[in-house]
Amino acid sequence: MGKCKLAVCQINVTADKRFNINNARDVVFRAASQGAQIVLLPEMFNCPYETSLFPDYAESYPDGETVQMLSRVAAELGIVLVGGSIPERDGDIVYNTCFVFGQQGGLLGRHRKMHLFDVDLPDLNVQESSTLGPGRDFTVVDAGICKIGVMICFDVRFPELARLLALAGVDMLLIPAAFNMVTGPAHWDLTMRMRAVDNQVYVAAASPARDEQAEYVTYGHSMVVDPWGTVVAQAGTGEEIIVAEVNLETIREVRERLPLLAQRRTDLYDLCKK
Ligand SMILES: NC(=O)CC(=O)C(=O)O
Repeated sequence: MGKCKLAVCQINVTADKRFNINNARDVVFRAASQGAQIVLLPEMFNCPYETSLFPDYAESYPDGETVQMLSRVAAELGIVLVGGSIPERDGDIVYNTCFVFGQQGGLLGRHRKMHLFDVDLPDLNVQESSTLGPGRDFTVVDAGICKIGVMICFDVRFPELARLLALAGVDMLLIPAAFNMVTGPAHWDLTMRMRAVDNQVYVAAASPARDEQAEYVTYGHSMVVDPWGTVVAQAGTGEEIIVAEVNLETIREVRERLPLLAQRRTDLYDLCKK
């Protein structure tokens, strides 16, 4: 069973797309210089998190400048780069998409946010579906040393998705995310830790750094949680790289001692389908 180093990059996001792309590249270089073999970026790292802006910042695969940068940097550094998310245009539809590139710069996976963040809360109204389309596919990436399941932000609130990815054999759930000042203090740690405990996998979530002047103020506090639910690394609110060791032996040990996945009563759950 192997070990690897995972870096989670909490980065500043501005209205200047070029600045965001260059800044992300520089931060990924810094993360790799700390020994990271897998690097995770935040949700909407090249674009302010404002639904009305997504179509203007959107780009297509493979020609878009952001995806080109991600592919080049992954190859140059020989890392697996889980490229946060960006607005991706495909025909008439814009998706909230995470591109994952491998050590040679090839595309290993593409996750389009499945559950769009449409909520009306006190002090927070967001309707992602006003400018985005939902993804339809589960994303499991074979990163060589481990298997990665990708979810984007609101996806993490749907335990069914994390469970399906765990049953597909992923060792870690990597989550570009952008919780806010309403939901973050209440649910960020709780949700990330629960998905780790439920499924006995590592969970890592990357947020943009907090910008108090932004229209949508992100929570920050990017984190890595181990399969026992322990927070092994956590950022504050500013730009920061956190690095954690992922040990696949820890997954095996936790599952052996507390065999949750093996003790599921699927015979009964099947009866509940009607
Ligand atoms: N931004 C999101 O997609 C989700 C979020 O902020 C939350 O679930 O809270």
